[in-house]
Amino acid sequence: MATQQEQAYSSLENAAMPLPQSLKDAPKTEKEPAVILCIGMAGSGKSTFMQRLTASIHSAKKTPYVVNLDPAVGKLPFGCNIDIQDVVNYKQVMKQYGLGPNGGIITSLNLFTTKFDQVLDLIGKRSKELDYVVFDTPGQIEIFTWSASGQIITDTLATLHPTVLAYIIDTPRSSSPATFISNMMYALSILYKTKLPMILVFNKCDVVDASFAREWMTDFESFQEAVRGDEESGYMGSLVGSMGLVLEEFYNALKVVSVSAVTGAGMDDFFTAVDEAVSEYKTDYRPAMEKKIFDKKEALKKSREENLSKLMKDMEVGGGAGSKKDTSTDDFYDDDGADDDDEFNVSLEDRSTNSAGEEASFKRFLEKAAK
Ligand SMILES: Nc1nc2c(ncn2[C@@H]2O[C@H](COP(=O)(O)OP(=O)(O)OP(=O)(O)O)[C@@H](O)[C@H]2O)c(=O)[nH]1
Repeated sequence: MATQQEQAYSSLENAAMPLPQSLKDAPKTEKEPAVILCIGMAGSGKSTFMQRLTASIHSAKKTPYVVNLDPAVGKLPFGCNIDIQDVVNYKQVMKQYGLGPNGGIITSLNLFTTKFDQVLDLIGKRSKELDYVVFDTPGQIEIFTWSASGQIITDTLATLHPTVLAYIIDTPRSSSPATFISNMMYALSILYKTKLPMILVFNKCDVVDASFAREWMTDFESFQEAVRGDEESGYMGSLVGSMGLVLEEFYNALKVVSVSAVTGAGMDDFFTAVDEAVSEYKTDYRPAMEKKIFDKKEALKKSREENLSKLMKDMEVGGGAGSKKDTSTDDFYDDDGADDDDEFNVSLEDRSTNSAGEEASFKRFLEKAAK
């Protein structure tokens, strides 16, 4: 039976639309693992949630593939297939580039992202047997709002697999309207930057129930009332109040679940939300992405043809030696898709089959980077 991906391809082909080469080359798997990217502020409970998530996947007799993108997490509380810490030592990055902890983490991720294609290859090799690919990320969520590495990671993953963002929120720390709104603004920026389906995961519900947040998201008056009664908001009150109004439409685009990573409460709801988000990806995101890639390729082709005909004209005018030569675009453009830049040719290894020595691996990485 044809997979969703194959059906999507054939519907494009049936529409007599040439298929973009990059999509033709994408692995067509029987089973498509869903990618879950866990994003959230420092201390929101991402790593604890990852631990709960992988445990729940295993107990449902499904197969996860786990990737850690947080270079500063130290000892991981969950089993992991690919760990950025095996490749980049963020303390040495800080030293080498004269950076503080935040800069060190972001730069480490940027360095790692230069070889993200290897991560995709490792996932691709096992994708037939996988149900979920889950990513832990650093608490520096600006990575996903303005950094290039965040965009490369989300874009490349979403090109190949149904990808869902799980935005983890520290519920007890979001119980004031001002902190709640600032958290929502971050989530909004990430949503609009990536355009991927997003699940708001109100974590730590064993400490504070998230019903207040659901109410604020569905009943504007109740949020306004909370703002009026909140001394912390102070002079910010009117700004926070108007933000609440602006965000109403954004709330409609989200799935909301409350969980406790510690007790495991709410995980069933989370997986239901993931299923819904995957369907949303397939009906909304993937067709839009395929059209975007197609349009980009067409624009590139057009500009190449224009440049070529300009060049041919110039050669004719100048009577250049090659003016009569049959020249195709292939002679001017290296279009074999191969990566000619071998500067950072670092080989990532799947920890489940081989765990590289961190020091040696990082030394290798820096040596290649310095070339
Ligand atoms: N009560 C309770 N505590 C939690 C829950 N989830 C996480 N925590 C606690 O919150 C703290 C932060 O959790 P982490 O999982 O390290 O959070 P993180 O988002 O990965 O933090 P960074 O690595 O700094 O970005 C720890 O003390 C956890 O034990 C939860 O569901 N309930």
